[in-house]
Amino acid sequence: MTRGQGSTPVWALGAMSGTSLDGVDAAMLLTDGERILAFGDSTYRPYTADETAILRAALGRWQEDAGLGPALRVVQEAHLETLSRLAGAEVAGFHGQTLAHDPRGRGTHQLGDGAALAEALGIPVVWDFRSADVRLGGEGAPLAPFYHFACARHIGATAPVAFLNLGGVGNLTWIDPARARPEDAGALLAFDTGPANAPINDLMTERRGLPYDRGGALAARGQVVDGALELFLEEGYFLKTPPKSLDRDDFSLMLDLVRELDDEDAAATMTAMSAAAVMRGIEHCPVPPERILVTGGGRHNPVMMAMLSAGLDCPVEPVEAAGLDGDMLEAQAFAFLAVRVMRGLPTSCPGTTGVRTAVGGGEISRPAGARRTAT
Ligand SMILES: Nc1ncnc2c1ncn2[C@@H]1O[C@H](COP(=O)(O)OP(=O)(O)OP(=O)(O)O)[C@@H](O)[C@H]1O
Ligand SMILES: CC(=O)N[C@H]1[C@@H]2OC[C@@H](O2)[C@@H](O)[C@@H]1O[C@H](C)C(=O)O
Repeated sequence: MTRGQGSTPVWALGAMSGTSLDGVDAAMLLTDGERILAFGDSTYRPYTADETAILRAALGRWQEDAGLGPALRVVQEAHLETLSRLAGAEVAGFHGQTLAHDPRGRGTHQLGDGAALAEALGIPVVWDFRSADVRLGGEGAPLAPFYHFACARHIGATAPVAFLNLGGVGNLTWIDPARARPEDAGALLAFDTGPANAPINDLMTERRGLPYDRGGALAARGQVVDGALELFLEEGYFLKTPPKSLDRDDFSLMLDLVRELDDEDAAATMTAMSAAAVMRGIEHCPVPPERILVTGGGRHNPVMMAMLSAGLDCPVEPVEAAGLDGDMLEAQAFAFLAVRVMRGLPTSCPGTTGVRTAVGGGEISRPAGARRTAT
């Protein structure tokens, strides 16, 4: 699978463990790095409560920091177990666990050892997808947009559409599917919209001892408190023009803004804040999208989805409405990006991360005995 070999599709495996720290998603994809040819099997392995606690304690730590051994063991064992369930891939894309993200400062840190994973799996592993982009002046995130572009083409979109991921953090990709390639000028605009579920999860843990507001049940019983919402929207992040990206806990202020509210009103107001951040984000799109396809866990929250539908002028639907799998889209994205890296194709561009020119991130590690010249 080298640059000169044309566009023969390969089965690739992708793994993602997001900012919610809930577990590892893994999915197979048949792709040439430009088109989606087929979706394959997928699997999910939740982190145990102990594993999540170990990872949570490591948040904010950098590559050079001491004491990362236990967290690294969690990431390696969970990924090996998850990826080993899916056989037949020629290459794997391994995102790793983001512990810290400060692209204008110390950089970005996805915990994980792709070389060790390549040895254990016996196939090449592409990893450390974000560092090269950050080194070249980009945000290093979001990276799913190149895959969103392929998804838009795959579903036959002809007018601009947007993909919205409501994970721990929210991110939006606006796509003009008429452009030939994702790196072409005007094809993509992408950025993190703001917090999505992470602060709501923190509220639920703090006040109710629960991991998240299942079905938006608590928020549904509360009232949105206007003053708090307005203060939230004054945050400088919303005034910045994209591309822009966030760390998981950049919006810890959200919890402070609802500190005096009862649990129901706090949940409703935080859910409205996450939705309002998306609405602000949509204002940055070059032209309004024809539809917004929602991926990530937030699409299961009917309160958040209703707030988005009420506040936006186009249909807001789960990606399943277009035949895609919203639980596995990010894992598929890293399978897709792995093939792009193997083929020497770019994975980010000025419209997605603000990097000066299109760049291919990602390090390739091959298992011993299978080493060839990297492309
Ligand atoms: N049924 C549900 N009702 C309400 N919220 C839900 C539901 N299912 C999932 N969620 C929310 O979605 C979150 C998980 O979303 P997801 O798996 O997309 O996050 P992630 O991939 O870890 O984050 P990121 O994309 O920021 O890296 C949960 O922590 C929870 O807040
Ligand atoms: C630094 C980092 O891990 N960022 C994640 C996070 O989770 C959502 C949002 O913030 C997005 O920017 C990114 O993940 C997705 C997969 C991306 O890169 O497209």
